[in-house]
Amino acid sequence: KARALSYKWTTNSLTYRIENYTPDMSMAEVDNSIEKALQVWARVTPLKFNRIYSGIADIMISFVVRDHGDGSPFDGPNGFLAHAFFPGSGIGGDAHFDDDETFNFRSTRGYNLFLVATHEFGHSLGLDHSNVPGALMYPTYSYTNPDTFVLPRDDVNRIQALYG
Ligand SMILES: O=C1CC=C(NS(=O)(=O)c2ccc(-c3ccccc3)cc2)CC1=O
Ligand SMILES: [Ca+2]
Ligand SMILES: [Zn+2]
Ligand SMILES: [Zn+2]
Repeated sequence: KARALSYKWTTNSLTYRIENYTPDMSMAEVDNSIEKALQVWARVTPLKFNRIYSGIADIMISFVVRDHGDGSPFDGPNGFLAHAFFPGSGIGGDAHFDDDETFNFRSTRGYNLFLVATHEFGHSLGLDHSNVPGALMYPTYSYTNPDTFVLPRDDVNRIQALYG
């Protein structure tokens, strides 16, 4: 794992690994959703993300259900959708998605994986929730067309305050 202060990574080059897949979508759709979600943040910071296929990445991405060994068990369908850990060693930076949810690539059925992942990666990079309605880091999910998604100003300002 890269070195981190308690609230941000101290390197601009981070690794990520997709440990497993959800049956809701094709592997290519999951890969694409994750890549696009990381690019949202890479575009407005000096951060670079490199995918690895084995070993320990800074951002380990997995689809899990119920108790999965980190003291924050998921809760079945609905309720919590995902969570991610702030920068740091061990579980720091990792993002877990509740596989009892239905994630999708472009439909409005269930939750859009790209949007949820972009939100969670905000946490993986050190962002807390925003109190600005409409911000991506606002605590409640709201559907936005992924093809026309633009990172809201509040999120840009806050991530650039960390890594600008
Ligand atoms: O920090 C936390 C802890 C609790 C959470 N609740 S959640 O899993 O139901 C969740 C809610 C909203 C989102 C979300 C918000 C904005 C855009 C996309 C997803 C993601 C997960 C999500 C989260 O990231
Ligand atoms: Ca759930
Ligand atoms: Zn977890
Ligand atoms: Zn959140």
